[in-house]
Amino acid sequence: MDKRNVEPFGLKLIMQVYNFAQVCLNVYMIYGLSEVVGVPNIFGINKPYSANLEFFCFVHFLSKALDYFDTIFIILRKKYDQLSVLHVYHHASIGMVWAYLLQIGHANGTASYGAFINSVIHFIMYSHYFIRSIGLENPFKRLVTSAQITQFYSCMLHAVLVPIYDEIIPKKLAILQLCYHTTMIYLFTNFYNQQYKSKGKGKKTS
Ligand SMILES: CC(C)(COP(=O)(O)OP(=O)(O)OC[C@H]1O[C@@H](n2cnc3c(N)ncnc32)[C@H](O)[C@@H]1OP(=O)(O)O)[C@@H](O)C(=O)NCCC(=O)NCCSC(=O)CC(=O)O
Repeated sequence: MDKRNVEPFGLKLIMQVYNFAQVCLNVYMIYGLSEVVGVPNIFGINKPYSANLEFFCFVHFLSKALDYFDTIFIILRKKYDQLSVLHVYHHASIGMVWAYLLQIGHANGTASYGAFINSVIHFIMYSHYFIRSIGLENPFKRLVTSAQITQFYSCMLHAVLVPIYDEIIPKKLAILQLCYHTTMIYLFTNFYNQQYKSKGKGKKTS
């Protein structure tokens, strides 16, 4: 047997623990950030800044550093097809976006919606990865990707509504959000089409 194809047992266990820890961490962030969402104001427009929201946006920023373990696992497992443009771009950029918001003091109020919805989606995503890491297939994988894309569209809508209705956060930040999520929708739609629609199903994005 070719030793290079044998998964080190320790790594498999570490990935399972890591994915489970990510699920728990995202539940914690959903709980902490839930203050921003409500009915009918689902985006928390004009939500006053609070120490709680700033703290949880900071936790969310730190979680983006933790997410780098995904990349480390991919490299250690030599699963280079997973090291897509989408993966590298997203992991390299999203931490900087949150660092910038924290630095200018606007990782708060309605901006917390982005952290909230991403925590919900990452709860779903790491539940999926946990299932995969214990060696099971997830029959709902396609729905996981659809949920991720829906998240980006919701952030686009948020970015359109903020300059019109929000009187607290600087309007230029909505432009940043629009640009960022346009790139994410493009990359993820590409991934979706290659993964689920093309003849060669199972292919990865470049
Ligand atoms: C369903 C997806 C979540 C993942 O799809 P994939 O095709 O990449 O992955 P998959 O389900 O087929 O699993 C592939 C392999 O990853 C292993 N695996 C398990 N846990 C992992 C972890 N924490 N990090 C990296 N790999 C992991 C599985 O065991 C499996 O190994 P084996 O193949 O050996 O069995 C998809 O929607 C997606 O996000 N695709 C883009 C790829 C990506 O990098 N996504 C995360 C960052 S983007 C992001 O985070 C955006 C957002 O905010 O939503």
